[in-house]
Amino acid sequence: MTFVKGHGTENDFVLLPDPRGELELTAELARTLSDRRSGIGADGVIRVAPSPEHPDRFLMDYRNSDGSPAEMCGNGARVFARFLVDAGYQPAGTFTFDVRGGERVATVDGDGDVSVGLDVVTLGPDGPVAVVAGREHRGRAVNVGNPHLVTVLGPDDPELADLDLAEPPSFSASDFPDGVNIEFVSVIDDDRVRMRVYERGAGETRSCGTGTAAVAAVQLARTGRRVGTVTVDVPGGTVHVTIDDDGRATLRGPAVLVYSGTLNPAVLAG
Ligand SMILES: N[C@@H](CCC[C@H](N)C(=O)O)C(=O)O
Repeated sequence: MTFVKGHGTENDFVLLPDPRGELELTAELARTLSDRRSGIGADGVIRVAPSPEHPDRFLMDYRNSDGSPAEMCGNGARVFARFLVDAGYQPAGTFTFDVRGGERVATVDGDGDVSVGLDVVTLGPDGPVAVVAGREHRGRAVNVGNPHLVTVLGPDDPELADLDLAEPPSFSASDFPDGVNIEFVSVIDDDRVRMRVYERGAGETRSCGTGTAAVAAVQLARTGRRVGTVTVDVPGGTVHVTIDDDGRATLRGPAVLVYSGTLNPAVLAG
């Protein structure tokens, strides 16, 4: 069985091409492959399978590095789209693929950038709190298909780079019964912010596509807008997020495949 390793702004993924739809991406397999010492190392694993519903489409089957499934992974979707084109499954340009419970439209251009349309971004109430190193950071709940808590750092908060995210921030389970991805934001100007993220099921990562969409929606709202483009600088690069009239977000940024290899069959056997 072959695998491909890729990343989008250093949010990194193992892709498992499964053209006949024979493989089960179990939680255990995702954990094994994601391990950065005994496995390949990744923030998440993506099985590339034929769509059971649309014979002409592929399905992105995703799990976080801890084995948990997630409703959506924005950077993973961009890397998945890059793989479909580079592997010859899709011509470059704009095409549709399936995700669990929905479909996404991607555009893969020659310049290395890949765009993917996400779900409607829904702003929830202000008020949920993330606690980092004993300090409370009040934020806003945002749904991008998956749950997010966006906190914008104020003048009295530590610098973004100084936040200690080695341990998971705590949050109220009654606000987020299914867990949450937590974004910390430092504003550069109305149209550009910096972000760090602690991802549900993966820990601190170098980028999170759905997280950048959540942050963009909050930044637009903070500046009296619903629609527009926000540039989000993450530790692994830069993602551009456009939110349209319908509240749908499109991510644009680099997505690259870095190497491929062969899995030891013993790994698949468990
Ligand atoms: N890295 C992803 C998000 C992956 C899923 C997330 N950890 C969750 O559990 O919701 C992205 O690029 O969106």
